[in-house]
Amino acid sequence: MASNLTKMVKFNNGQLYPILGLGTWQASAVIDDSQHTALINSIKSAIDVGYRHFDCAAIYNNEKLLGKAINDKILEGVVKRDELFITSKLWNDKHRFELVEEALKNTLNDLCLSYVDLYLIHWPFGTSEDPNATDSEGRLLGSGVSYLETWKAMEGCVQKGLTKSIGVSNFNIRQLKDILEIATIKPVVNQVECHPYLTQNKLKEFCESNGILLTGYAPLGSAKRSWAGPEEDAILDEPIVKQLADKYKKTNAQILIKFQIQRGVIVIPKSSNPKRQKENFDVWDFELTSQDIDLLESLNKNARYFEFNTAKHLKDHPFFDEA
Ligand SMILES: NC(=O)C1=CN([C@@H]2O[C@H](COP(=O)(O)OP(=O)(O)OC[C@H]3O[C@@H](n4cnc5c(N)ncnc54)[C@H](OP(=O)(O)O)[C@@H]3O)[C@@H](O)[C@H]2O)C=CC1
Ligand SMILES: O=C1CO[C@H](CO)[C@@H](O)[C@@H]1O
Repeated sequence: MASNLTKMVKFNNGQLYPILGLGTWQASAVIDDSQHTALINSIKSAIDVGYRHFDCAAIYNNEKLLGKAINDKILEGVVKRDELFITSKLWNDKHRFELVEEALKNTLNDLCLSYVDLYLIHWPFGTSEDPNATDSEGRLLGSGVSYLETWKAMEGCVQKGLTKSIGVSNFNIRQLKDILEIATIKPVVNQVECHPYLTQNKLKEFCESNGILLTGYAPLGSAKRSWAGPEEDAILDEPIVKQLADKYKKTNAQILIKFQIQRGVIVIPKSSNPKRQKENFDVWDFELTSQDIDLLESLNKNARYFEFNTAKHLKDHPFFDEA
């Protein structure tokens, strides 16, 4: 089966996970009936290509459609539930202890699943339970809920069998240390932005020395999307990446994906296009040399495409006190 081609990594609790998954943010934009069908078909095509790991989130507002696609494929006998690895994430307005389990249950209801494989705190800061509430400058209102409180509720979700593993996303080293200090169940991953312009080596080293894996989001630089900055900043068009693509007769995207896999970073490129899904999955027939990896790492300029500026003022925003 195609998924056997995907290398697996082992979490600190022994759970195996495919190192390559499919991102689903904006897998469809404005939802109308035709886009419903398009999204369902694109997830089904990804399963046919061999993807077994899907990176979802409540805030992506598409978990019902993902659930439909996944469950159709299970009913058709193409995959079994235990061959799929589903990650979802808790949004910032649900950080209060009492809200966490209910938020996960809503996600499970949308996905039509009885458990997810991995559940993450999406960002370390909590925001108002009215998700649209802002101050006069358009900044999100904070909830003041500590991520330590949220973590305790996340642990309860494992104990109740609603998720197999738990982790975090967009946490910095100081915040991870805080969690590790109080955790009964350790986070298995920290999902952060990662590509050659933001290699995250320091965070990666800290995570690895504490048994936490890094998952890299926006591995293609969230390619050419409007918030990803001017075209000349697109990592997908970086000349060094192109040079390596020519050397290995692969595409720029395949080089960026293999770069992460060889560094031991779980990688979740998003594509809704069957041809590009296939391209992004076809990365098993070549190996970058350690010099190639060094060359790509030398492109690091700590540049982020994702900053979450409307929450910049909140105490637990992660990017301003990188320990
Ligand atoms: N935890 C967090 O805070 C965050 C998590 N994420 C997760 O990470 C995933 C990946 O990040 P994302 O922001 O989507 O960005 P990616 O770096 O995965 O880039 C996705 C974009 O690249 C295009 N693309 C995909 N494959 C190719 C290819 N082979 N050649 C050229 N263009 C290509 C896609 O278009 P098309 O679909 O048309 O192929 C899409 O526009 C998200 O989908 C989400 O699941 C993302 C951001 C933040
Ligand atoms: O995963 C992500 C993509 O979408 C969100 C916005 O809608 C981001 O904030 C987030 O980190």
